[in-house]
Amino acid sequence: MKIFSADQIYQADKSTIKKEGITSDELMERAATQLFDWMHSRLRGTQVTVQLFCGIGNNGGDGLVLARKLNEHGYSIKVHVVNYSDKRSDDFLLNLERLKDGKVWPNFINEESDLPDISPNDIVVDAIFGIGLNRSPDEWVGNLINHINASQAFTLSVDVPSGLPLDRVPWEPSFVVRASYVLTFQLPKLVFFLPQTGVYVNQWEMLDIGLDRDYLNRTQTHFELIGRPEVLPLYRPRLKFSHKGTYGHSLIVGGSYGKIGAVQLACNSCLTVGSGLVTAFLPKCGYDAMQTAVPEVMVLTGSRDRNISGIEVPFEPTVVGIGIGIGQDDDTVSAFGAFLKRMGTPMVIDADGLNILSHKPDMLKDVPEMSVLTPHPKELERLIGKWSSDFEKLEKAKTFAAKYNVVIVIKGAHTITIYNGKGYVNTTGNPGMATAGSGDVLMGMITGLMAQGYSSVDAAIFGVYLHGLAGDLGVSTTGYEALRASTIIDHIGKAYAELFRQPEMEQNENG
Ligand SMILES: NC(=O)C1=CN([C@@H]2O[C@H](COP(=O)(O)OP(=O)(O)OC[C@H]3O[C@@H](n4cnc5c(N)ncnc54)[C@H](OP(=O)(O)O)[C@@H]3O)[C@@H](O)[C@H]2O)[C@@H](O)CC1
Ligand SMILES: Nc1ncnc2c1ncn2[C@@H]1O[C@H](COP(=O)(O)OP(=O)(O)O)[C@@H](O)[C@H]1O
Ligand SMILES: [K+]
Repeated sequence: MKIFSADQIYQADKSTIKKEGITSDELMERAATQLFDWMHSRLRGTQVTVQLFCGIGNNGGDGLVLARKLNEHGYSIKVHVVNYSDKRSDDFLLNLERLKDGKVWPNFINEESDLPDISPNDIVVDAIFGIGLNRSPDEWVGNLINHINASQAFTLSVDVPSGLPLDRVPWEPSFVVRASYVLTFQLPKLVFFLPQTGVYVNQWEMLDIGLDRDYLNRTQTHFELIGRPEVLPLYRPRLKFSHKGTYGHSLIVGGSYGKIGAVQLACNSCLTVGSGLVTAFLPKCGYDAMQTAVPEVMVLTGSRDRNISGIEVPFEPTVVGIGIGIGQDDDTVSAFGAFLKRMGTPMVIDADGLNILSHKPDMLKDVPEMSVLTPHPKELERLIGKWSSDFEKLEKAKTFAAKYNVVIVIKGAHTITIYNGKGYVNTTGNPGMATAGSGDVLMGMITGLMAQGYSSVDAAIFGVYLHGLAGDLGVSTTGYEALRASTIIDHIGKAYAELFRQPEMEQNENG
């Protein structure tokens, strides 16, 4: 699903109005009716006080329409107009009149007003600012937002949490509503998925308001949200007359004394995701442990006992996964450098492989094109330098990926795969996966997918999604704390099956 910018959303808005021959207030009515239906289906007339805070633009207009509908259905409401500007939108004014026609008289809040009492048992509707926010809220509006945040009332934000801009980090972090739930119109917003801005969004849901499909289909975006519909077409089915050679030979290079487990995890996940053959290349100290832990894997060792040196393999691997647990010993660094120079096929580079590249940027020119780099945020910082915000981080990663023609997988709660100027935002995974070795598992999975013929970008997008899904399935048996990296591997098979599970409704429909 595409992630549109605020400007593009305004265009979608215009295009819908023109195409359907409707007025903008009709579109507002449609949007707010969705809000009302969502609330009404959950509250079913419950006697709770709903306090609506409405700005003076169209986000506020949505809030006023919702207030009118709640009032018509007998809910107890208090409407506050947050009077932060004289430039009231036409549809705000129209709906203010309609609300007054229904004998609801809003309380106007301005700089001098006392802040209204909010009980923790109230429901707050936050319709102060929407996607039109383009500067910091004034201090008194920020104080009101703080007051809402301090109330502990359930806070439902309309479209976006007020105070959260769509294309940058907030000017003043405390001047942003911390939403309990965000009902956003039709399209996901990038800020919901970034560490610095996602914290204002606890849970969110999209409400379809029937924006012009043609416009949405034909418009290119810089980001895409990756869910099941996006990954299913990437899947490469197993063929009946295939053999293990069909699915590639992966080489996993890694490990040092005390860090052989990382290679075990990566080889295990590489096999489990479907690589035809897997060979591990390790220092000698890892030989016995590796052969015992994963019998399906072939094992080669270098000449040294505790570290990797001279990486020589007597076959042409389809793909190489390299870097986990290798450390930065001088011999290892030169073996890594020589190996990069020699190999032309794309690799998956992780962990110390990335750290070596950060310390020896000269080696970057030898990284095969279309390789996949899988940094966590600290490794990314070493590679591309510090950033001042998540937005700058994404731009710098895009520039780096373009310069070296590589795919960058920025790991995190919402892992973002960067390639060719575009970012693919993952939707699976959970905090249970913040545990030792889960990155090694991901590295093995992406390698194993490339071995089977997935392109580098597809392997990254598909692998990240499947890894998160396996983690989500795993967590249902272990809970967050007890989830271990090996639990993720144990659930790769179920994750594949889950991809193809028919939703229950479809199953019923099909008898
Ligand atoms: N297709 C859709 O998605 C649909 C969208 N709809 C709804 O419209 C919402 C967007 O409405 P909106 O354009 O009127 O902007 P909104 O956020 O209400 O702000 C109002 C104005 O405030 C101003 N301003 C900005 N920052 C400021 C500040 N710090 N302090 C003071 N003033 C500030 C700025 O005007 P300026 O002063 O810059 O001229 C801005 O224009 C959207 O989120 C959704 O809820 C639906 O109704 C229908 C379908
Ligand atoms: N809070 C979280 N929610 C979802 N996924 C997470 C979370 N924390 C970590 N992960 C995932 O777990 C993996 C951690 O990788 P990494 O930091 O390299 O771990 P390690 O080095 O221990 O293997 C990444 O794929 C990341 O996306
Ligand atoms: K809002």
